[in-house]
Amino acid sequence: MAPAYRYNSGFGNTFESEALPGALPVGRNSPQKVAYGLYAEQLSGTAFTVPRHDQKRSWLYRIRPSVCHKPFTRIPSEKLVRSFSVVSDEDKATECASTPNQLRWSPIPLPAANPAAATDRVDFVRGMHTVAGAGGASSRSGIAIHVYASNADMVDTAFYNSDGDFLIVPQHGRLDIQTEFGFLDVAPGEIVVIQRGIRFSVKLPDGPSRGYILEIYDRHFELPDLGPIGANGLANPRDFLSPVAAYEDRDGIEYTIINKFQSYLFATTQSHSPFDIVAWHGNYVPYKYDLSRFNTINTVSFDHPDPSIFTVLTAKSSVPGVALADFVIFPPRWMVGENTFRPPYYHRNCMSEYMGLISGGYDAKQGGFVPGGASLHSMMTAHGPDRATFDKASTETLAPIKLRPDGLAFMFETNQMLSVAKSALKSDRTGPVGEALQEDYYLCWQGLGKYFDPNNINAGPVAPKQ
Ligand SMILES: O=C(O)Cc1cc(O)ccc1O
Ligand SMILES: [Fe+2]
Repeated sequence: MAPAYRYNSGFGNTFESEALPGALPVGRNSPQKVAYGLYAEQLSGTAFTVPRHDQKRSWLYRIRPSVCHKPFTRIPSEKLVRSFSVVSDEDKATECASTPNQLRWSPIPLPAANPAAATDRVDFVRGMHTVAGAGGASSRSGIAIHVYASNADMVDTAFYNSDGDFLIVPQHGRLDIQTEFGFLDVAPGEIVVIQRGIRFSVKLPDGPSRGYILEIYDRHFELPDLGPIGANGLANPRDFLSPVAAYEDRDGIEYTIINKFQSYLFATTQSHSPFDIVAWHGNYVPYKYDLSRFNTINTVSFDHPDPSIFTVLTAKSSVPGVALADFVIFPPRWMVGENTFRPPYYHRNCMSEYMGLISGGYDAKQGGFVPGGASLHSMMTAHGPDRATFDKASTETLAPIKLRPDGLAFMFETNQMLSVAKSALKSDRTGPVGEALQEDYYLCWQGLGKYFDPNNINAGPVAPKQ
């Protein structure tokens, strides 16, 4: 069936959707016989007994229940980190390393378009590389950060993640995602959240594709509280879009289901498409969001507000006000602060900050942080503007400016202390992410001038002569 990009709008809503009239049972979830000879199946995204406002579940009315598949067997998954515990950096078996260093990566290369050989075909699942993480799926604690670079459609193959929820940030190339709930078309500048257990298959209509993934091993993403901002602002609920039911009735085929389970990949086959849901209702549903809809709030007086003002989505930890992971963006915006050092301040944080760049540039760096690249400033790791940015921002005339109309950076900010995949570092396991590591990153701060002069209250950088 051709993609039907139609959406329901709203964040966290209970939706109902049917691709055939009367397919949804009325007034009950499990009638003795479901219309059209369908099976009923519940997909639970939270424990049965969580408080009502946390409940996430959907009822699916499908041609066959999901259980009709052969046993899973392990398939290669060496690009996905299983354990973030660092027993010993020297231990060859340890997948991760501990490092307090500031890290920055150039973009990983996109695989070639139109690969002929099967071995050169990298679909969305094969294209994922773990960069960093903490905790683990088994204990439902922590997060993982992955990047992907892919050049091939998933053909008669679906994927689901038992380990947690994915927040996917495409940076290059659209993703045409078929999910059990219907189709989602996600372009760079948009994000998509696909929760634990939901089966999906990714096609690349623009060819090779690259992006970032934040995986949370516990809870689900929520909209942040708005506090004194009031009832509107930041990401507004109506701009979140969920698919409508769209099923395919395909039998007598070999369909592969890949499952990420404790960060191993497992595969099985079944003789029909898993995208056979004719109707569904519930609130455990994937969604997408166009980041250009973000209602950006910033200072209109002075000082640089903390970046929490740009939070799009948050996954709570058990400590009130502390996020397991925040998804924060730095969108184009007016900068008007008076007598203010306008770029991000120099900073040491009790949270870890992984940043990526979707397009344009970022106001803390004049160079080196480029679209598709990334940086990691871990817990209490000092960071901030490079020298060129400091000198310029300390001396320029402060007129109102529209900051980088084409710029879109983001941050995954987490309360977790992250370990970095050895494959993302220069090590005995270096992979494409490690190849892209900028080992000279620290140099961008080395030249910061000393301006202190106890005899001159006006000491400081001076504007370069024009
Ligand atoms: O660039 C960073 O490090 C992220 C960041 C942005 C900002 O506006 C303020 C603080 C901060 O850590
Ligand atoms: Fe920071």
